[in-house]
Amino acid sequence: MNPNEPPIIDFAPFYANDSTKEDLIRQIQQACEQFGFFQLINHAIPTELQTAVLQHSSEFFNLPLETKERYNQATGGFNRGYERLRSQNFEKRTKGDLKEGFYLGKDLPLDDVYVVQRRFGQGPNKYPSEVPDAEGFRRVMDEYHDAMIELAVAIMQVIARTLGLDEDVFSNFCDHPVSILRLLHYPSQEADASDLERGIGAHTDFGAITMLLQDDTGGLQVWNNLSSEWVDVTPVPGAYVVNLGNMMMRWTNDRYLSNLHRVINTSGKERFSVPFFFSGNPNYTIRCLPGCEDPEGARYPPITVHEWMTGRYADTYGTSDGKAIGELRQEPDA
Ligand SMILES: O=C(O)CCC(=O)C(=O)O
Ligand SMILES: [Fe+2]
Repeated sequence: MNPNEPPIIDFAPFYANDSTKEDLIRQIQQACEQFGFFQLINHAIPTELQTAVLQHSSEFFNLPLETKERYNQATGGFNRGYERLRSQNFEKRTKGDLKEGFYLGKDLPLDDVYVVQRRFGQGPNKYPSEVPDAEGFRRVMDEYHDAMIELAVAIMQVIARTLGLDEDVFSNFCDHPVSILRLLHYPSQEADASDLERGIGAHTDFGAITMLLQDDTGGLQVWNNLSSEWVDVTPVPGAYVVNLGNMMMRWTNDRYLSNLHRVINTSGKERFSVPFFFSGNPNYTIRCLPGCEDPEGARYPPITVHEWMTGRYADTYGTSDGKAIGELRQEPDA
C-alpha cells in the first residue's frame, strides 16, 4: 500500500467509549486536515447487509437497458432512479463518464412536509419490479439506508469532537437529513484506451460527508495535496471510504479538506460501488463553526443546506446535454 494513501482508521473505540476514543478523534482530525479522506473499519454495518446491497445492485444493472430506462432519474421530479452510462461528464470531455447509476434516498410519502415544500433530496423512491427479487431489493435498500444514517450520525459526532465541539452539536443538522444512496456500476475500460477515459472524472463531492462501499476491483484514486499525486484507495473488505464534501470545507472555513477523486477501472472486470452522501437537514444554516474563524472572521456567508445543494447540483447536471462540469477546482494531471 502506498504510504501516501488515506489512512485506515479503526472505529471500534467509538462504540467502546473509553480512553481509546481520544486517539480515534486525533486520527480522524489528522485525516480531515491532510486528506479529507480515510477508510473506516470496525463500524456497525453488518457484512451481510453490505453483500446484499452489492448483490441487488448488480442484479438491477444486469437488466436490459430499456427496463432500466423505465426508472430514469429524469422522470418523476424527485431525482430518484436510473442514470444511464455517460450521463455525467466531470472532466468536460466528449464521451462522458463510463458508469451507470441508480439513486435512492429515504422513501418519503408525498404528504411529508419536506416533500410538500420541495426541499432538496426529499421524496419517494423508485423501486424496480423486474429484478429477480423485487421485495428483497426494496427491503435491503431501505434497511441499508437507515443503517447508513446511523453511521453518518456517529461519524458526525466524532467530527464534532475533532473540532473541539460538543459531541451532539450537529444533532439538528442530522435530523431529517438529505441522504442519498447511489448504486454505481463501472464497466471495465480498455487499458490501452485513450488516457482520457474515466469511470468518473476528477471531482469533489458537494455535501457534508460521503461514505463509500466499494467491491474488491479497485480503481478509485484520490489526489494527495502533500505529495501532489494520484494515489489508489486500495479496497479493504467491508471498509467505508469516508470523504468530506465541499459543504464541510466551507463550514470549517477551509480548515478541513474536500479532495479531488476519480475512478479509472482498467481491472478487466466490472466494478460496483455504493456511495452514500450525507448532507444534513435542508433547512439547517451552514455558518462558520466556532473556533474555525480567521482573525478577520468567516470566509463564506451563511447558506442553508437546501440552497447550497440546489446550487451545486445545478452545476453538475445543469446542462441539457448532460455535459456538466461538477466541482473541478484544478486539473492536477492535465
Ligand atoms: O465509485 C467510486 O468509487 C466513487 C464515486 C464517487 O466519487 C461519487 O459518486 O461521487
Ligand atoms: Fe465523489
